[in-house]
Amino acid sequence: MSTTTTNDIAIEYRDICKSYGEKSVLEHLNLTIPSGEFVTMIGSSGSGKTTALQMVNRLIEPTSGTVLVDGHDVRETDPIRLRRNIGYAIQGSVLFPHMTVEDNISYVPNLLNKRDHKRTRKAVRTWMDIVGLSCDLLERYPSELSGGQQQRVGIARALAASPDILLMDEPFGAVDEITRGQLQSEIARIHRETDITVMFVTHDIGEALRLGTRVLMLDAGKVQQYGAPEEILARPATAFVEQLVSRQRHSCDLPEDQLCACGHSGAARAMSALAT
Ligand SMILES: Nc1ncnc2c1ncn2[C@@H]1O[C@H](COP(=O)(O)OP(=O)(O)OP(=O)(O)O)[C@@H](O)[C@H]1O
Repeated sequence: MSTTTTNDIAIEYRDICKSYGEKSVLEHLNLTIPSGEFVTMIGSSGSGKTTALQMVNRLIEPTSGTVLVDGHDVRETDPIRLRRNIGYAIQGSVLFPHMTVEDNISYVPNLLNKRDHKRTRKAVRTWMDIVGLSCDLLERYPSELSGGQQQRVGIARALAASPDILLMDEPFGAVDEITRGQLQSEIARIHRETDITVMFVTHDIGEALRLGTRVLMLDAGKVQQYGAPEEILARPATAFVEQLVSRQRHSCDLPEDQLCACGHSGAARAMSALAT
């Protein structure tokens, strides 16, 4: 295995290109994600967000370039081993329909802790609590849960193996506004309380700016900007970013003269509006 990066870098994309047939989807993507960051990814539809995300757990292979996880080239890591250390949550329910909530959440921990089922049972209850689910639901099947409950079980399952990295692809896209707000708060808290590295795809600029410690803006397979939310609000690097951000400013209802053309004060006001 190659170990060319420091341990402080959780994920690195080195000159990644991806094409499907003639269609180029990612062009020379270079990106470094330090451990413990919460990177939100936003961009136009078809800009390559899911493609980039799924290269981390090898659901998609690049056409050229290298993805490193914890300093190791993912191509040289056994995919099953790699995925056990990377939680993956996507929009809608991806639960095993024939398994109870408890069996769904304990599936990977049971593989890892073959002998210690008692420890796993305890861990499952802790994760239910963390994602805001009552233990009364443990014996239910996914079809007996609401969409929001299914989504929470999916997140508990992604987290239950205590992964170092959590990949989330529009995880809150299919739930109502209130549940979405609750799930956003919960994932932000989990991130604050653990040293997990999160990559989170969203179409919602407010969500991207609110949750991300860094925001990655993609358009047509190219990075438009990668930086802290305050920086993106204060200094949009391209017309594409400016357009996305100005929509957010309008939804925060901030007067134009207090916005980021004049620098930080507008950005700070937009951030505080997002936090409320
Ligand atoms: N297996 C595939 N075969 C051919 N084309 C594909 C395949 N997977 C994705 N694409 C195309 O690659 C482009 C990027 O897809 P991707 O899902 O990464 O974009 P995205 O930014 O996540 O999009 P969205 O925001 O709409 O979910 C799209 O044009 C898509 O149609």
